[in-house]
Amino acid sequence: MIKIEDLDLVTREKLLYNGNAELKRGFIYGLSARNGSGKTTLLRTIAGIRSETKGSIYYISNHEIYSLPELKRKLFYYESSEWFDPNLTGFDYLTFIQREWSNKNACIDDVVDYWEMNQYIKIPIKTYSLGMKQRVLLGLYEVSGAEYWLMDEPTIGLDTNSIEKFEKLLAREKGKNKAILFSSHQDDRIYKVCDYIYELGNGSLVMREASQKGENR
Ligand SMILES: Nc1ncnc2c1ncn2[C@@H]1O[C@H](COP(=O)(O)OP(=O)(O)OP(=O)(O)O)[C@@H](O)[C@H]1O
Repeated sequence: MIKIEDLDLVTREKLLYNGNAELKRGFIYGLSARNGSGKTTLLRTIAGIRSETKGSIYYISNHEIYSLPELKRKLFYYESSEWFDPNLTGFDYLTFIQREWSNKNACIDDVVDYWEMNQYIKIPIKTYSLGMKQRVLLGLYEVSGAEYWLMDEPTIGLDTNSIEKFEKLLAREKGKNKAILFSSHQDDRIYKVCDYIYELGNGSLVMREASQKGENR
């Protein structure tokens, strides 16, 4: 599992004091907060692409403790479709991530079929709509094969059909013992797929069972 202890999050303002959290494999976690509360900042910090001066984030496996850099390739975070180079194709990204994450089990064709991307996956991303890019982004998580998925507003730009596919994907990956933490806007109905929800706000990070508010039913 990933464990977060006594973490402060500071940007222009202090977003979190002494935050504690755990991400266990086989569970889906939502991250809920008002705009500007620090969801993206927290995800970036867990992913290790920004650091904090106070607090620790580490990974425990078989009673051994590992630091975040050692977690490399076990975790996948691709924040936004804005990160894509518009001159490359979706297929370029899928093959690159599969290779870099050394996931020989991933079948890119299956991912392309699942997200109905056959018509466009080999043309440049600059021709894609937001929903088309977002489906590529979700496909990257699958081809990475990573155990821990951190996702920032994964349903952005998706139509109803794709949101249903996303829900099915989460259920499937949970069954494969993945740990998934994703953010969305507050009270989004997508939280119904979660086991637990972390609520970030007013400097604290509080976990509750998703069923407490009617989700996950
Ligand atoms: N690099 C930075 N430098 C200065 N301030 C930053 C930086 N990154 C984020 N912030 C500030 O930190 C706060 C939290 O930003 P963040 O993007 O994490 O919020 P969020 O909860 O993801 O927001 P949203 O729901 O709108 O996506 C905001 O006030 C933002 O302006």
